[in-house]
Amino acid sequence: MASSILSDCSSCATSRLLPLRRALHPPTPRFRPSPGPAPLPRRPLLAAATPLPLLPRARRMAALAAAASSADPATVLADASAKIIDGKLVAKQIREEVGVEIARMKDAIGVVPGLAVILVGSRKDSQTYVRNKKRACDAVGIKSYEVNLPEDASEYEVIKHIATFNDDPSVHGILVQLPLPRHMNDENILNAVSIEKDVDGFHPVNIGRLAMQGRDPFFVPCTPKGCMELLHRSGVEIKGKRAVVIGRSNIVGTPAALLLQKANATVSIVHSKTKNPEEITRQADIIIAAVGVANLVRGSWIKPGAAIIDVGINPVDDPASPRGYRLVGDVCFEEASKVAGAITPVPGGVGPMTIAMLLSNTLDSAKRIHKFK
Ligand SMILES: Nc1nc2c(c(=O)[nH]1)N[C@@H](CN(C=O)c1ccc(C(=O)N[C@@H](CCC(=O)O)C(=O)O)cc1)CN2
Repeated sequence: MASSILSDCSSCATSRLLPLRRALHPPTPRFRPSPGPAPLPRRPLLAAATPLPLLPRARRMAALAAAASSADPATVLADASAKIIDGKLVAKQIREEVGVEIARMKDAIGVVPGLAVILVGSRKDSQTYVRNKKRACDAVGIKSYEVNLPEDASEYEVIKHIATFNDDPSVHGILVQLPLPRHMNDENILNAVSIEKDVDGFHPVNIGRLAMQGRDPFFVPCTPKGCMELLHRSGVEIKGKRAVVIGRSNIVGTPAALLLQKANATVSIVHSKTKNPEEITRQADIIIAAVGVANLVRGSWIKPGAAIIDVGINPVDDPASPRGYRLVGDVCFEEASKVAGAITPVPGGVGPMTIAMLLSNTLDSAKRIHKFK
């Protein structure tokens, strides 16, 4: 690996825009490199980005990829190889820990946590996630409740089910699988979930509390919570470090930045209007990439030794794969793993943590409601 010269990260312009991206990230990645002249490169090892004019999205992404792939081969050839943060393994450990706690609570007070999941429509990916959530609940001893509504269900119907679960004492966590059909207003629906059962942490009050000094939310959204857990369990120091979050979605980028700030990092958010995203990212000791653009972050964007958490799950065409596509992250793993100190793979990085954190939030909710320590 370390001696490979060619990078296979030129696929961001060809990544398939499968619907999962709409759920995790803003619908249209709009990274826009500065139209002005590029600043002088200040990095000894890496090539400067080519200044790019304003382009339509697809051409912009292709141009970004091409600019990044012109990085000095020294980046690609570097001997260093990052520690791989194994999200599958950490998620398994967390599921086991949650299972032990649930058994302890059941023995002590006879209560098992309950999780209600509402799925609207018949998207294959959402059905898979909901099925996996149910299996994960079964494995740790959480009782799960499922409501499946047709694509053309009304907002009122969804809210009615939420209200029933809000009032049900055997349910400690409620989530609505995203994305919702286009005719529904996410905000109305997410606002209907009781903040004390909002195990996804998407209610504006929970996000607001996360943003405030001296306040804590009832729940932290599962994916960003999983990112932090991976950093903690991998021994990455956060306090006093520079962190960059790429992407500012409500469910990943924004809460991830707030969490890093709460953990005393100095945080920058790189988004579609950021000038010189590469230069800002290169200053980071910690990078959380959650933008939904395959292989956007190249080796030349990374400070040597940085810790990288890659939230992207982007399908790219791959005729050699049985599914006809494979999943890649927002970070070019092949290049980044030669520069970074630690990195999560895709798949098998942040993804499995999302469901593990959901179980952990559901357990916390039941403990809080039943005042069980
Ligand atoms: N209400 C919610 N909706 C959605 C959330 C969420 O947290 N709450 N997140 C995503 C979907 N999601 C869980 O719901 C989820 C996504 C990905 C994974 C995962 O384990 N991914 C694997 C790859 C899976 C594959 O091979 O296809 C990985 O990265 O290793 C789990 C859960 C949007 N909706």
